[in-house]
Amino acid sequence: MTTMTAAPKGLEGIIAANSGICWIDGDAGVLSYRGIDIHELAPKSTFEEVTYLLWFGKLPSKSELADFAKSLAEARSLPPAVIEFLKTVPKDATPMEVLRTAVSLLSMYPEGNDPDEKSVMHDANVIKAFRLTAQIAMIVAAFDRIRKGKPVVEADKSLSHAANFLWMLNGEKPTETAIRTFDVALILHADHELNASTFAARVIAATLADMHSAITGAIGALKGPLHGGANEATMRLLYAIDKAGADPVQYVKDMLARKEKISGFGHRVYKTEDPRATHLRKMSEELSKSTGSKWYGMSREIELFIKNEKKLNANVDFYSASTYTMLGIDIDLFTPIFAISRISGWAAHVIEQHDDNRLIRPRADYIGPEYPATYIPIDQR
Ligand SMILES: CC(=O)SCCNC(=O)CCNC(=O)[C@H](O)C(C)(C)COP(=O)(O)OP(=O)(O)OC[C@H]1O[C@@H](n2cnc3c(N)ncnc32)[C@H](O)[C@@H]1OP(=O)(O)O
Ligand SMILES: O=C([O-])CC(=O)C(=O)O
Repeated sequence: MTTMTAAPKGLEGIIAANSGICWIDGDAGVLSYRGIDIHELAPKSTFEEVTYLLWFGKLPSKSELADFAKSLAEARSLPPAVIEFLKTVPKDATPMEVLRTAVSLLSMYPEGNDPDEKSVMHDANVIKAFRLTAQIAMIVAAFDRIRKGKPVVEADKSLSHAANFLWMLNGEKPTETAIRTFDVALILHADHELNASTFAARVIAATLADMHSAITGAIGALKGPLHGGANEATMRLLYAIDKAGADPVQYVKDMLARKEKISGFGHRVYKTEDPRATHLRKMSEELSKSTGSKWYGMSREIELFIKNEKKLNANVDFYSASTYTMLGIDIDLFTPIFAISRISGWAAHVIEQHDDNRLIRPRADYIGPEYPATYIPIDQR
């Protein structure tokens, strides 16, 4: 029996694809989309511009950006069957479960300009990318309204992607601070190379399954607390500390003593500060100054302690938790919001995979019973 070289657990350090979308230097704490540093993009760009960059591989001209933003806004429509579905889900359904199922449902309701919903051709994929990017944000906002017994707010096609989401969520015009904070959060979460959900999307796409299948799978992968679900888990931790009236440092110290992980810390690739956390920390701090909220201060105390004690850095999920809370967003919408942004990266990766496809099918290092094992008939066992 031949055995193979053992794979590193969790495929750590394995190069599993060629990609021209996102480059990360985990030791230096560098993240770039199509070579452009996230520290350039976060303060200067918009979600629309970054999505254009991810999908088309270059920065748009003024007119290209205007056309792109218009097409994205025009894609703001949901099939009535999806709205019906949002109205009939079980009372305790979570927004992330609802989003996953609604995206799957969307594949059965193609709209006007897509000739073939199952096509994996480049142009069909780009049309689907526009639609899914517009629709994922709408689904999250519409479901939140429905579960709160409020009417669904019509999309406003004159607003940016970030502003329209806040508008559809709250039914009131968002402040400039809220729009910009949310837009920057969307920029920061847009892509991250072969993270678990993107890898899942590429594996699905590589079977020549359609984009909706790949994105449905990606949402399932994002949901877990080791990945996108960590932003929600971080806020639950902050609430638990607050509810207990505990000292934040002592609380996490006790967790570490019980060998529990602290959500929002650590990263498979970054060995230094996650560059996205730098921006989210700053936004959380600024919001805490204007709102007088305690969440930034509590987060900072925990961060300094964990850094000192465990040499672990805050990741993208740590300060997004307090930032979203200070924007008045419900905790179980945090991971769906991650998906609202990450759809741009997922779509870019599905397009890249389909454009130059080969089935992704690795091997396992077999560690089971020695071959040939004996088959014992059932009446002799
Ligand atoms: C968008 C994103 O997906 S960002 C990541 C979001 N996830 C989280 O924030 C969850 C908390 N963090 C973690 O679980 C991990 O750091 C991960 C999943 C992000 C990375 O995992 P891996 O690279 O597999 O590292 P692994 O889990 O093996 O940890 C290595 C060591 O650091 C410790 N460690 C890592 N993260 C943490 C943490 N958040 N709290 C406490 N200890 C930690 C582990 O216990 C382990 O210690 P040991 O060697 O003594 O057993
Ligand atoms: O890259 C990863 O493993 C996780 C991550 O930070 C992301 O998906 O944004």
